[in-house]
Amino acid sequence: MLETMKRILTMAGKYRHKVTIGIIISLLHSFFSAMDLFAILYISFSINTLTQQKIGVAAAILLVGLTGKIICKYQITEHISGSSYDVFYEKRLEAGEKLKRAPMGYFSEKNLGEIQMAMTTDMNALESSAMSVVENILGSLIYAAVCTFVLLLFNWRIGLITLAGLGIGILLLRVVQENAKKVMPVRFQAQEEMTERTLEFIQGNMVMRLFGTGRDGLNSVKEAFHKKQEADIRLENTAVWPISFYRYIFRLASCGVVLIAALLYVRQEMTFPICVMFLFAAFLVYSQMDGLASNIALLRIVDTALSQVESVLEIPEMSGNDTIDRIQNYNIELHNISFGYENRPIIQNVTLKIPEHRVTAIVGPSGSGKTTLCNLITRFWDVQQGEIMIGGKNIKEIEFEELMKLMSIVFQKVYLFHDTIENNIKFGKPTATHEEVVEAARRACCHEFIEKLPNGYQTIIGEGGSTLSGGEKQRISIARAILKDAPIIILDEATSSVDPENQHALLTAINELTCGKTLIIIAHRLSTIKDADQIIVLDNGHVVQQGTHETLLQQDGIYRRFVKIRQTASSWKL
Ligand SMILES: Nc1ncnc2c1ncn2[C@@H]1O[C@H](COP(=O)(O)OP(=O)(O)OP(=O)(O)O)[C@@H](O)[C@H]1O
Repeated sequence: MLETMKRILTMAGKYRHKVTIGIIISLLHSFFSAMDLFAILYISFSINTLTQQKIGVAAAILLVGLTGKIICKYQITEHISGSSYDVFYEKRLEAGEKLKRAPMGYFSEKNLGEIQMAMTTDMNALESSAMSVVENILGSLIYAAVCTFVLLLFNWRIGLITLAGLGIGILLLRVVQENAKKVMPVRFQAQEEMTERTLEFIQGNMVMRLFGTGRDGLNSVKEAFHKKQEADIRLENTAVWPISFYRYIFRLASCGVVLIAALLYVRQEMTFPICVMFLFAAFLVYSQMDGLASNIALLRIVDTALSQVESVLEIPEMSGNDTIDRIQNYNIELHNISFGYENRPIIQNVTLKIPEHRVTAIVGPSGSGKTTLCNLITRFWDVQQGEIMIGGKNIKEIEFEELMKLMSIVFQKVYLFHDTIENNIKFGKPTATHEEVVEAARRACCHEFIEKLPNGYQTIIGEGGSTLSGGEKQRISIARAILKDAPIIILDEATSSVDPENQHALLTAINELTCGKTLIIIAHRLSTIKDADQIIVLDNGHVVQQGTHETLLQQDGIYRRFVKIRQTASSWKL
C-alpha cells in the first residue's frame, strides 16, 4: 500500500510537492472530522453540570470541525484532484514524446494494444482515481487512528478493543490486496486482449465478410469478452469473503466497545456520561473504514495501471543527441550493415554508397528487403551490425528529430490525419503559407481534385485518410514531401497508386522535387528507374547487383532477367 502511494507520488513529478500538501491537508481534515467525537466527549463530561454556555462550547467545537472540514475539502480538491489532471496531462505528453523517440520495433502488433490501453484506459483510471485513492485511504486511517488514540486515553481496555479491530481490519485489507495482486494482471491481460480483438474485428470486418469468416471473427471477440468477464468475476470473488469479514470485524469491535462500556458502568468503574460517550464512539470510530475497503480494491487497479503507464514511460529511447549542423554533405554510406526482425535475418552484410544529388533506385523481388533497407536509413529501425553514415556522421549519433529534418519520406502506406487537407500537407512544413501549400499540391498533381472537393483545401479528411482514394492519398503525401523540401528524399513505391493520366505529370513533379537532391526510390516502373544514376538490386537481403541500367543490362544477372520478364513477373517491384 505504502509502495503504491510512493509510486503515485513519484509519478506526480513536479506536482509532488502540491500533492503532499494536499495529503497533509487531508490529515487535517481527519482531525476536523474527529471533532464530532470531541464535542460528544465534552458534553459527556459536563452532563451533570450542563449549562447553556457549555452547550455553546460543544456547538462551537462542532462548528469549528464542520468549517475546518469544508475548508480542508476545498483545499484537498484543489491540491490533489486538481494536480491529478495536470499530472496526467503532462504524463500523456511525456508518453507521446517517448513514443516519438522509441524505435519502430517497439510498435509491434502486441505492443500496440498495450500502448493504447496505457494511454487511454490506464491513464484515465489513474487520472480519476490515483490521487483521490491516496487521500481517501490516508484520511480514513488517520481518522480511525485519532479516534482510537482518544479512546485509549480515556480507557485503555476499550482503546485496545478498538485498536485490535483496526489491526485485524488492516490485515484483512492486506489479504484483499494480495489476492487482487494475483488476479489483476490476468484481468488486465484479458482487457488488452478484448481491446485488440475488438479493434481487429472492426478493422478487418470487410475482409472477414468477403471471405465469409465474419462469424469466426466474432467468435474470437466473444472469447475475449468471455475471458474478461471471467477475470472480472474472479477479481470480485477474491474480495468478497475478506471484505465481508473485514466489515464484520468492525461491527464486532463496535459491539465489544458497547458491551465493555456497559459492563464497566454496571461495575461502577465508569461514570454514566463516559459510558454514553463510548456508546457513541463505538460507531463513530469505524465510520470511515467501510469506504476504505473499496478504496483498497481501487488501489489495486491503480497499482496495475501504474505499472502499465510506467512501462510506456520507460520504453527505450533511441540513442543520439547530436544535431545536423555540422553535416557538410548528404552522401549516405552503409558499412557492412545487417538487420533482422526478431532474429530473422533480412538485410545481410550490405555495403553501399548512395551519392548525394543522385538518384539511387532499389529494386528486387517482393520481400527482398527494399523497404527494410530504407527504414534503416531513416532510422525507423537501428541496424544490428555495421553503421550508416550521412555526410560522414553515424546516424545513431544524430537525434531522431534532427535526422528527420534531412529527409522527406513518401511511404508505401500513406497515413493522413483526421484534419483538413491543407493541414495534412502543411505537416511537411507547419509554417507554410496557403500559397506554398497550393504550389506543392499543384506540383504533386493533387490541386485539381482538391479544388473539386466541397470545401477545397479545408475539407476534413477521415481518420487515416479513409475518405480519399489510394492515389489521392499518395499524391497528398507527395505534396507534403515537396513542401518539406528536405535534402534526402525516399520514395517507397510512391507512384504505385497513381493512374496513368497523372503518372507523367507526377514523375515530372518528382524530378523537379528531387532535382539536386539525394534520392532513394523504390518504384514500380522501369521508366522511373532506368534513368537512375545507380540501381541497387537486392535479393534476399543481399546486394546482388549494382550499376546503371545499361551496365546491368549487359550483365547476365537477375536485373536483365527481370527486365525481360517484367511484363509477366508479378512478384517483382521496379
Ligand atoms: N515489422 C516487421 N516484422 C517482421 N517482419 C517484417 C516486418 N516488416 C517486414 N518484414 C519481413 O521482412 C521481409 C522484407 O520485407 P520488406 O518490406 O523490406 O520487403 P520489400 O522488398 O520492400 O517487399 P515489397 O516489395 O513486397 O514491399 C519480408 O519477408 C517481410 O515479411
